[in-house]
Parts: sequence; structure tokens; C-alpha cells
Amino acid sequence: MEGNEMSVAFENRTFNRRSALGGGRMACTLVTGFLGSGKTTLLRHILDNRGDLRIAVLVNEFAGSDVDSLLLDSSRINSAFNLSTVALTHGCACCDVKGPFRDALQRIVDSKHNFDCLLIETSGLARPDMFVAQLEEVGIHLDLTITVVDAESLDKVVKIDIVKKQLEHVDLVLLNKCDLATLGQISDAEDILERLTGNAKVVRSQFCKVPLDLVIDCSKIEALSLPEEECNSVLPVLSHEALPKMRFRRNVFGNTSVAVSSLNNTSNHPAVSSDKNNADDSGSGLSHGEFFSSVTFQSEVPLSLAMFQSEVLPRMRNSCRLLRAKGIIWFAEDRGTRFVFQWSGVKRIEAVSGQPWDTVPKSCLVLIGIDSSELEDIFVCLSRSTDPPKIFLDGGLAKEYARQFFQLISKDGRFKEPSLEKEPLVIFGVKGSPLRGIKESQLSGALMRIVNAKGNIFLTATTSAEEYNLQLFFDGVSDPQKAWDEVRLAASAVISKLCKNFCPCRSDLAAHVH
Ligand SMILES: Nc1nc2c(ncn2[C@@H]2O[C@H](COP(=O)(O)OP(=O)(O)OP(=O)(O)O)[C@@H](O)[C@H]2O)c(=O)[nH]1
Repeated sequence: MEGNEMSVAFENRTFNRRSALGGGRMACTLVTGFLGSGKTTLLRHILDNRGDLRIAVLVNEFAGSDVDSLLLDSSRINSAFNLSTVALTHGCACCDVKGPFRDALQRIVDSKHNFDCLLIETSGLARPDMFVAQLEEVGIHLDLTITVVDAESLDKVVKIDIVKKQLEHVDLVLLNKCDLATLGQISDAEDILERLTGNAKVVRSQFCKVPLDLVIDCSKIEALSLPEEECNSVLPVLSHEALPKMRFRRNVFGNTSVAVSSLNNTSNHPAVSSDKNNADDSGSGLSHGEFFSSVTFQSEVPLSLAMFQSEVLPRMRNSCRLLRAKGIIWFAEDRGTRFVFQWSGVKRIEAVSGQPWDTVPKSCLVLIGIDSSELEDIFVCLSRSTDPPKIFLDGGLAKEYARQFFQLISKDGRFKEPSLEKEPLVIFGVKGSPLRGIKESQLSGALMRIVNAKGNIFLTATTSAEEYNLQLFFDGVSDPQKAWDEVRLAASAVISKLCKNFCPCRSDLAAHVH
């Protein structure tokens, strides 16, 4: 099948939508995809561009905490009148479709909001086919099933049963993260998708930025907006607190400021029995619901950034069985900043600050993997970083190293003027090139991903409407020259990739002369 050709299934969906064959029922887009492939990124893209559409959102989380709502900033989104989110935590909705998931669907149908469509983000470990019957029963029309795939890591995860299942029942595949993958990886991924999906439509994407009418039913997009007074009077009708909780195992470690919950889909969870009984799941490899574990780390005491980068991250990197980590982190060395931490795909790591704290600062990090003892090791390491030993607190030496790095970076014209305003954090960034349409955020974001993937130093990013800055924290044991070499080489790689249309003799220093 040609990459951009309409598949039969996808054409049928589009035809049904245009001919109103949904019978006037609320249309639903089901978003699936393996852990970290970009489902929440797609949701955010849809919500940011939804215009007048009233969208109900159901987010199903495998882990025992509602981290996706934190990452989606659902309180802000909910304050808009045309959206309601429900988070289903503590398990796969597909394993318990008759419980909270079914209740939540019924509430959406019964609500007075007259939603135009429903978006369901399933957990990265959910089977899409399990949802279909429930949707039909409550009178919701399944318009489209989308699977988001990480182009860079598909060849590694495709052996997992659940990934194959997610590709069997799909109308549209978003082959995402094409900015990270090589052309060879993209074309290999397309071959795999052709083999596994048969006739689904495959669309390449970066950060899931695709036209909205490809992914949701936009036939009602021109619906009349409610007058403003009416908008303000509509309260969010749905709240995950109101949902019955699924059962999960809870282990409490010694440190009382820190709590851990773990879900080990073993015999105490209804998911397993329903799953084991399913003959389809008896294949080889990792099968759904049997081996995946999650651990949730929560702390009201800030973590030491020095220890996080020198102890926690190496432990995460050395783990072959950690598949996903995400959450909010509060660092002692940068208390005013709320970092969103993401670990996904082939050890891609991001720590980006977005909006300021709107609640009491705390950390909440979910780890998902296939070996609970490795997850617990990382958990213990995280707990230790709430109380760092003295060596990490040697401010004098750290400041000296930060100044040396500052001097080195100041001499390189590809970078903006750095700052020592939060010493021993050095704040810097690659210059954008507005004339060529290349933003600071693209270059600095790509630089952060390259450096963090190598794992020798750890960059965090702070963003505002105008600026995208990187931060490098120095402790008493960092080597500023080595850190600079890492950053310099990564900057050359990023600039030559993103600015490759420019004269090669100028691609290093002059890439940003406007
Ligand atoms: N470079 C790059 N990063 C991406 C892209 N799409 C998503 N990401 C990043 O990948 C990470 C995971 O994305 P999410 O949207 O949270 O993935 P998810 O599928 O919702 O994850 P789970 O719900 O935990 O399974 C985040 O750091 C995203 O910013 C992309 O196209 N390119």
C-alpha cells in the first residue's frame, strides 16, 4: 500500500461520517498505542485546536495515579465549558470494561452537555477491541480507532503481544516521532505496519500534528457557541473522584514522606482473570496483563537535582526493563519550577517546565516496566534523593564549575547569551533563525533530547511564550569541559540536521547569522 493512500477501512469511516451513518449518535475516537508513543500528545493537539467542539475526554491510566491529568493540565482545560475529562486509574479500562469505564460512558451519554464527540485515550497496555461492545451498548458510535506508533522504537516493541493487538484493530496509524527516527527506521516501520495492520491508513507525524478532521469527527465544528454566561454556568459534570476505584496493591516504604503504590496485575486483580481466559492472548512473548508493573513515587519533600542526575538517571538508564516514566518533579535546587519529566521510547528523556505550581509543590512520578524489582530499586534511589549526602551540597566548587562552563559557552556564537542568575545552574539556549523559520525551541529541544539520550549530562528546559531555555546544573563533581564538549557536539549535530539546506562551509558557526 502506498504510504499516503486511503485504506478501505479508513475510507469507509470517512464515508459513514459524511453520510451521517452514525445515526446521530455521539461519535467516538479511540486512541491507542504502546507506552510513550504519543497518545497524550495527540490529545493535547486535538484539545488545543478544538475550536467550538464540545469534547468529552476519557483518559485511562495503567498506573495507580492520575498522572496523565497532571500532564494534560485538566483543571485548566476543564474550566473551558466544552470539555470534561475523566481519569480511570489503577488498571486497564479494557480489563474491567463493565466497571468504571462503563459508568463513565453512561455519564457522558446522560450529561446535559450535549458533547459533540468523545475522545478516549486508552492506557498504553490496553486492547482496543475490548472497548467496542461497551461503546455500542451505551449508544456511542465508534467513529475511528487510531494507534499512535513510535517510529524510532517500533521494531523493538513489536514483539510484545499487546502492540500487535493494538495494530490489528485500527483504522488509522500515526507513525509518530518521525523527527527522531532515521529514514531507514521510518521505512522499516512502514513495512512492519503494512504486514500487521493490513489495510489501515498510515500517516507520518511529528508530535502528532495532523489535521483535526483526520482524527476526530469535525462535522459539528461549526456548531453555535454558547453565550458566555451560559458557558460559565456549566460545571464539570464528571470527576474521577466519583468513580468507583479498582483494586490495587499498595506497599508503603519506610520514609513517611514518600508513598508507593504498585499494580502487578497478578491474581488479586480482576484484569488478569479476564485476560487469561482470552484464547487470543496465549501467544509467545510478553502478554498483556501478566508482566507489566508500575510503581508510583510521590514526595512532598523536594528531590535533589544533583542526586537525580548522578544517581537516579544512571539507574534508570541501566535498567533494560523500564519501559516508561512520567510525572511532575519538584527539585530542591530550582524550587519555583514545576518540571514535567518524560522517559519514553529508546531512553528518550525530557524534563521541561511549563506552567508554575498551582498547587502545593510535590513530586509524582510513575514508573512502568516489566520487572518490579528494578522499579523498586529506582524508587529507593528516588527516595534517597530527598535527603542528599553532604558531597552534593558543596556549593563553592559547583559555582566555580558553573562559571567555567559559562565562559566556554559565551564564546560560541551559535548560543544565546547564557545566564548565571540561578548559579550553579547555567541557563543557555541555541539561537533560533526566524528568517529560516527555525525556532529556538526546535533547536534547543532537539539538543536536549540528544544530550539526555547519551546520558553523560542531564539538561532540563524552561519555556515561556517568548523563550525556550536549557539549564545545566553543576554539582561538586561535574566536569565543565566535558559538559561543554557534549553540548558543543550535540549543537553541531542538531544544527546540521535542522539547517541542512544551508551552505555546508557555514553550517557550524554561521548557521544562525540572519
Ligand atoms: N521528539 C518527539 N517527541 C515526541 C513526539 N511525540 C511525543 N513526544 C514525546 O514523547 C513523550 C511521550 O509522549 P506522550 O504523549 O505522553 O505518550 P503517551 O503515549 O501518552 O504515553 P503513555 O500514556 O504513558 O503510554 C513526551 O515527552 C512527548 O513530548 C514526537 O513526534 N517527537
